Amino acid sequence: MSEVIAKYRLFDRNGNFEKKAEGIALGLTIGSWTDLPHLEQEQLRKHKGRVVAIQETGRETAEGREADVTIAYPSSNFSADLPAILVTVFGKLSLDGVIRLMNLDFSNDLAKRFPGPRFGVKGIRELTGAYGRPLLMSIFKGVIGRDLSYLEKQLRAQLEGGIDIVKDDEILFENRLTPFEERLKLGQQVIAESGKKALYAVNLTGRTSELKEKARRGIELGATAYLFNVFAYGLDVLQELTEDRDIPVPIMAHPAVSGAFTSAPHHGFSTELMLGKLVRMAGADFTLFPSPYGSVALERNAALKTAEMALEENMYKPTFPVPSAGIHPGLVPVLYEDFGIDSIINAGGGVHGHPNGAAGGGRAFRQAIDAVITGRTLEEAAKQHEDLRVALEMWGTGK
Ligand SMILES: CCCC(=O)/C(O)=C/OP(=O)(O)O
Ligand SMILES: [Mg+2]
Repeated sequence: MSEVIAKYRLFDRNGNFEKKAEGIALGLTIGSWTDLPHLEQEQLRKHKGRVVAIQETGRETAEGREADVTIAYPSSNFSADLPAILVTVFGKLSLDGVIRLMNLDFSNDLAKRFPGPRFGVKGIRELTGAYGRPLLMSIFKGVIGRDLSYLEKQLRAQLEGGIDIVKDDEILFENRLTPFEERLKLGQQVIAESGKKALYAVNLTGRTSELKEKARRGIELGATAYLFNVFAYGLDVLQELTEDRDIPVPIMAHPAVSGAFTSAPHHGFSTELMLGKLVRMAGADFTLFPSPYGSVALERNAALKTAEMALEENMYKPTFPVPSAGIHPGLVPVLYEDFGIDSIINAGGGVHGHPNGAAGGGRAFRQAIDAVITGRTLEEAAKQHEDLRVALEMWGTGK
């Protein structure tokens, strides 16, 4: 049957989960059932929500007993787009207070209506020429209020350090000193001069109605990737961009704003659903999320599940997981252990804060990555690599 299956985490002091589940299944679909005449029941049956499972977790929380409740919603009730699906399964219900949407599963006919990443892990590796290791990405930092010459200097240093991808910070918007078109042109020119296959993910910003035109203009100017603050705009806007044949470059989903609806333990959406599964369905080639041991740490299980949903074998190309925030070379072993080879090590401060500058920071990360993929400890590698030694001295190792 064509349907979307929602898994909620409910809380109830008296454990009335059956009543609550049936109330949701009916309330978000046909409204009432038992008091309908038989004929009407038959007419409405194909639109009725269905309680699939109720599983108490055995945990007692501040909000009462906890249960996972699974409810199926027939596709005949909504159009095949994420706004309609989210409103159907968690529209008014999200305002009910203590409830969390943990996961959504889509029947194949419905899942096929979504693009998934255009490049995926394989495509990004082809674009960057980086194989057999996690990729290294760095972030422009401190660009606001600075001019293009500052940006150029930072870019050259990051490239010298051996990064595969450089990205704008998510807070860099259209501005007089480093306008979108100018920094895009400069970035691509400097990368071309370097002879490296690095990507530059420029922040695609502005009003929703301008985004496509701006992105297409960027392609004319040589754009190789876009950063996109998807949760400030909406998943459907991301999907519009990734489905546009005139925007044939990878798009990177930034998690900015998502904490507002994923962080509360008993409310909102699970992080893995939003930053793993749904951004992938909408077409993101990369998904950034807080790492479990960085400066804005995400609970470890949620971070691992996010990466798992980004990469799991299904009809979509895999989305590169990018555990981020507060990352420094000393964390490379635990990142590699937790997220594996198909992940991206992403750092701003961990690159620019290196005593030998961004070039030294990039080199330290590459030396750390080379060490972990060849089974050496960072301490062993640091004996041959000054940049790594200095980084470990500065930031230490491990969680
Ligand atoms: C989770 C996003 C991280 C981010 O946007 C960012 O700029 C991180 O910078 P650092 O923490 O590596 O300096
Ligand atoms: Mg940032």
